[in-house]
Amino acid sequence: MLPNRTVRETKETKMISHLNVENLEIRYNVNAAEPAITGVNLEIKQGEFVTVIGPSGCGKSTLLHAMGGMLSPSSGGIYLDGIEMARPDPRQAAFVFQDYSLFPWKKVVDNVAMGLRFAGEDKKVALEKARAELGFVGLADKADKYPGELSGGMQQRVAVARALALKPKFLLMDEPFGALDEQTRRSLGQELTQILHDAGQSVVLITHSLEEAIFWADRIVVMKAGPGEISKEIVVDEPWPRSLEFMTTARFDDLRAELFHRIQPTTASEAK
Ligand SMILES: Nc1ncnc2c1ncn2[C@@H]1O[C@H](COP(=O)(O)OP(=O)(O)OP(=O)(O)O)[C@@H](O)[C@H]1O
Repeated sequence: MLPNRTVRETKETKMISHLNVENLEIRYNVNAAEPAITGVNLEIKQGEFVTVIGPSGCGKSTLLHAMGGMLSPSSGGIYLDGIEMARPDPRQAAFVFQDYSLFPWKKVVDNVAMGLRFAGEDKKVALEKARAELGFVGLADKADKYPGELSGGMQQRVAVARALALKPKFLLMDEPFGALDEQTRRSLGQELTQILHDAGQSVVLITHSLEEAIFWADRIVVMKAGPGEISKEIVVDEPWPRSLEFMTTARFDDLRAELFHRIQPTTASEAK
């Protein structure tokens, strides 16, 4: 699938990082009848893949933005290795969004180098690292193209390379494949899970797709609305690397059925 991909060395994990969400509540408006999310407790450790799924408006993006230091807690807090995440820091937690957020007038390599430049990296070093990161996601030969010359799936890989270039402890992905067709979404998902596992990368992925929520997860966090809370955590103990065949197994079907019922707001299982 990615014949020319260069494999980055697995991160040294002298100390395993932990991202802790503690009794988190976020209110966008002090006069609102209920908070966007409340009572959220979650621990994610380095190297873990966690997916978040739930009905529209249950607070998935709110939770992710708070985890990346983009929203201030109304109460509770987010802690990375015990230190409060008070502001965004892409070296700690980097975002990948659905719309790629690439600058069309800049070459692919310059898009990837940009975050490094903002972080104070020397231009030559930033460009070298950007090319290495593009090799890592299988796009070495696209470095001097413009984003508009690439497919949607490739553009999203560029966005991932840009986020990874800063070597973040946690990669926070908000519905990153929502704009892609189903087949691309699946194959890119399989490629990226392998790439990110090779790197020992920790990932939090928000998705509306039941398949993606299962395929990407060591652990699935199910949320419910009104107000947004975690209703269930489900461990997916399928070994890595995972092939698309996993999606054809009875275990996968069982998980899909469980998730389907849990994210229907009116089902009895949701309340358990
Ligand atoms: N900037 C904002 N100002 C005020 N309220 C907001 C803001 N952003 C989100 N909300 C509200 O917070 C709640 C949670 O929204 P959020 O976008 O986190 O949910 P979500 O689960 O990610 O939704 P979706 O799946 O539709 O993207 C919703 O009631 C939403 O209207």
